Amino acid sequence: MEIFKYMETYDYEQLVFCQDKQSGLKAIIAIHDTTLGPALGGTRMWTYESEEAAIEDALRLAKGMTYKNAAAGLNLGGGKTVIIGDPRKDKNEEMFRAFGRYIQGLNGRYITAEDVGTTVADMDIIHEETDYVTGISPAFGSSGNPSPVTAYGVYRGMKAAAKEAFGTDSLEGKVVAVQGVGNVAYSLCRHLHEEGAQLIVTDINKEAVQRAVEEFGARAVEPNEIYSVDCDIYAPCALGAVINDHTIPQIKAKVIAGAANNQLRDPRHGDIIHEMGIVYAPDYVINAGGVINVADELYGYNHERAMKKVETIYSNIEKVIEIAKRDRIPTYKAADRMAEERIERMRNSRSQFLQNGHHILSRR
Ligand SMILES: NC(=O)c1ccc[n+]([C@@H]2O[C@H](COP(=O)([O-])OP(=O)(O)OC[C@H]3O[C@@H](n4cnc5c(N)ncnc54)[C@H](O)[C@@H]3O)[C@@H](O)[C@H]2O)c1
Ligand SMILES: CC(C)C[C@H](N)C(=O)O
Repeated sequence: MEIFKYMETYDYEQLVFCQDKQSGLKAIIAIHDTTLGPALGGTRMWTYESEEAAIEDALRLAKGMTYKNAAAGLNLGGGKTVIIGDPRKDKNEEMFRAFGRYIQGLNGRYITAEDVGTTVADMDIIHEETDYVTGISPAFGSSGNPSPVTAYGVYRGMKAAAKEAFGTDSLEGKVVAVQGVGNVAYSLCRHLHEEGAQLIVTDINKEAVQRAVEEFGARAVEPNEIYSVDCDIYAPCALGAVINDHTIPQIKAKVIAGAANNQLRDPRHGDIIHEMGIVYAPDYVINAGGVINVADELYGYNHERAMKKVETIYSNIEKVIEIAKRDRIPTYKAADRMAEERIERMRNSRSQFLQNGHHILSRR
């Protein structure tokens, strides 16, 4: 990968490599765009096949956060961190302390939170070194684990997409295929079950599957079977790139609406599902609940205010569908247009973010 060429093509601002020999920290912080404000995005810990794969993931996820934050109406730019390692084996306190010091060194250009492989407890350790971290324990006046709020936003966005496909936003009796039943999807399944949807679930973690079967009466299938099951809605809630040349021909769902980031392998896959008549709820619009919730900490966390903003995910999905129909484009392009237009409008009044994150965080 030619890193500078890639960064220039997609207009990234900064890529930071963090190494701490003693703790084993190997982290990559990618800051995509700070036009709207400091870059807020979670920290993923994952066992990457190669350093190149980790860099690519950090870059793709950071850009996704720029679009997510812009489309959600937040005054925040986009960034993300990946830590190379196995979250079940390689974590230690010194690692997150060291990482916290690197974040502090960025002086507010980047604010972190949870993502796959990191927890509230990890954020609390980071908080020992820096204020530029959200999603820390409620005991600190913070918002805690963002996953249930993300799930609620996905549930609301799924209803908006269902209204377009089925003429009603009721999910009662609808068959929803949920891929991955981790932190977000477990709460999502609960909302769906309470509304009377029928669930088909899969996960590489057998215990997670078993829990969904026992608590929500879900039917379990093998991970590679989830694409081809007979269902109304496919909800990707594991990792990205699951909508691709191999999976698309198998999909029977009329709606794709889930929590995973970067669901489309490439933009052209968004064109293909559009031509198939599938209503696709763009990932970064529907899964913005968590970031909306943690972002509220920057104003002194208020749950009611945060949830009111999370409710806008329903109307944002409606808006994206409306733009797509008006301009005869796929929904993923409509979402990009919505986000890019907001960034461009703001670019006229401010360019690069200069430190005021400390000022914001001091209100918390
Ligand atoms: N947590 C949040 O608030 C939040 C916010 C926005 C987006 N997201 C995105 O949503 C997705 C899920 O996040 P999470 O926090 O629930 O993570 P998680 O790690 O708790 O859950 C992911 C689940 O997917 C399973 N999985 C992994 N690979 C799989 C495969 N090939 N087939 C089936 N299952 C597989 C894992 O075993 C795990 O149970 C991620 O893409 C994340 O980036 C999360
Ligand atoms: C800021 C976090 C809540 C980010 C979250 N993991 C996301 O992808 O939106």
